[in-house]
Amino acid sequence: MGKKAVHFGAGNIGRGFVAEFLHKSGYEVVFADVMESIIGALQRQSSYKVVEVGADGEHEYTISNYRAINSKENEAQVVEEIASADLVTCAVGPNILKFIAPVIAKGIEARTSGAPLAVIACENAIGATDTLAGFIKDEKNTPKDRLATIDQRATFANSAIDRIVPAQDNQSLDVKIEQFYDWVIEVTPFKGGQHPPIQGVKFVETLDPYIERKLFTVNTGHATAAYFGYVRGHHTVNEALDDPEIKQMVKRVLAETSRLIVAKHEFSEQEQGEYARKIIKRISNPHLEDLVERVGREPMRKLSRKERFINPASQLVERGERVDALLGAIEATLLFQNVEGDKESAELAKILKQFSAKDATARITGLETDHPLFGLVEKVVLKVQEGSSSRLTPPLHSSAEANFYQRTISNALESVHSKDRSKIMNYVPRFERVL
Ligand SMILES: NC(=O)c1ccc[n+]([C@@H]2O[C@H](COP(=O)([O-])OP(=O)(O)OC[C@H]3O[C@@H](n4cnc5c(N)ncnc54)[C@H](O)[C@@H]3O)[C@@H](O)[C@H]2O)c1
Ligand SMILES: O=P(O)(O)OC[C@@H](O)[C@@H](O)[C@H](O)[C@H](O)CO
Repeated sequence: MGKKAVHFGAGNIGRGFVAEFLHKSGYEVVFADVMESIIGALQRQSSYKVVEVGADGEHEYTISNYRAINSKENEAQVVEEIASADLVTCAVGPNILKFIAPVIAKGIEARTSGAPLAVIACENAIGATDTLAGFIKDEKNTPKDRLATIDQRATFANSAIDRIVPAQDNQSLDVKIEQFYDWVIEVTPFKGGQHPPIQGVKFVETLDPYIERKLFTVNTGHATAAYFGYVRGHHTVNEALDDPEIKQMVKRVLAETSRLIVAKHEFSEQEQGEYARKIIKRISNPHLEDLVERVGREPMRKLSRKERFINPASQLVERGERVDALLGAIEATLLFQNVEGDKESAELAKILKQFSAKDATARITGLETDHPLFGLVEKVVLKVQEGSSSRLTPPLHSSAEANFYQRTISNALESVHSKDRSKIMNYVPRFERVL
């Protein structure tokens, strides 16, 4: 029998990157998702395309040999698939792991023979598989008397996954994706190093250096560009990076996080410098049209303790380093409020309005009040609460202002002409500023 993988989350990275690698490695992929529009389309269509965009043009790859199940409506079917699968992967977002854990636990429980199921979470978070495993092993999901033997039925391995997949046209299953990729999985949890065969993946003994380098360089830089871009009315991340001040800010932020990466892990200064420069080039790719709202999504998650800003900043401060640029990026993140379709940005606005700077800092970041970073972030929070973040939101005067208004209006008109209503919503916050 061929190899089978059950993949939770048939969204951008799931359909685009994970499925491509699994397909190339000979797996049948069973997608499990709660969004009927995607599942229905995958059930109707026997293949779709992954379109890689790079400096040398576009390359297409066809994905087939998959099935799809609506996991909200057909849980029993997903359990049955997991019971006979070789691999479970997911790319649903770190906050969703707790919701997919019960069905994975049932699938693991239903396994009666064979090698342990490999479980690999492909999320932007440190220890995402550990988090998922924690939920699976919770007594609500796995009976206490079965815990001692769960390792015979499942192996849990963390991973770091890197490939930019912008928001897609919802009308099609095809996925536009950058050419670059990097997927690293820890090998140590697999007995005898017998990891699942996935072509193109780098298997390493220790994942920490790779996930920290990825999250604190790619994602810290990406988010910095997105939040400053949003504040200044830019539409996409590459447009934001065309703004020399924003580019400079991204470079300064990456200089700070690079100091941590080099000091802590075995990457040389030169290696890390090249890595950071490559990231700036990747996120400046004009062919990706990656919206600042996608990259900035869920600001509460991004401002949390183990994430891309507070985590490196806290470690740097503990080492006696300055974090001025990171504090600037945190300030820009705090301005990502009430963004259409982003519940966390509304929650952020509410917390900033309702609580004192100290309480808001604690709630948003999860930082310990006696941590040396706490007071620095509290000052930034207060500044945002007092509305004195003018350094970041310079009044858009003269030609900059005119360009901003003109672009907002012409982009919205373009969407009206192309009848793409979903895109029009992207311009609503900008109109609020225009009007
Ligand atoms: N897009 C990228 O560039 C990229 C790159 C690397 C890593 N990631 C990470 O991958 C994860 C997914 O990101 P994305 O960009 O693909 O997001 P996405 O929103 O495109 O996809 C997420 C999918 O998960 C589905 N989902 C939500 N709840 C579910 C549930 N309970 N059960 C099953 N499916 C569920 C959604 O319907 C959606 O289709 C995130 O952790 C992200 O950080 C994204
Ligand atoms: O997915 P998030 O929300 O954690 O972060 C947004 C982007 O930075 C992210 O999706 C990148 O595109 C990706 O991590 C590149 O590998």
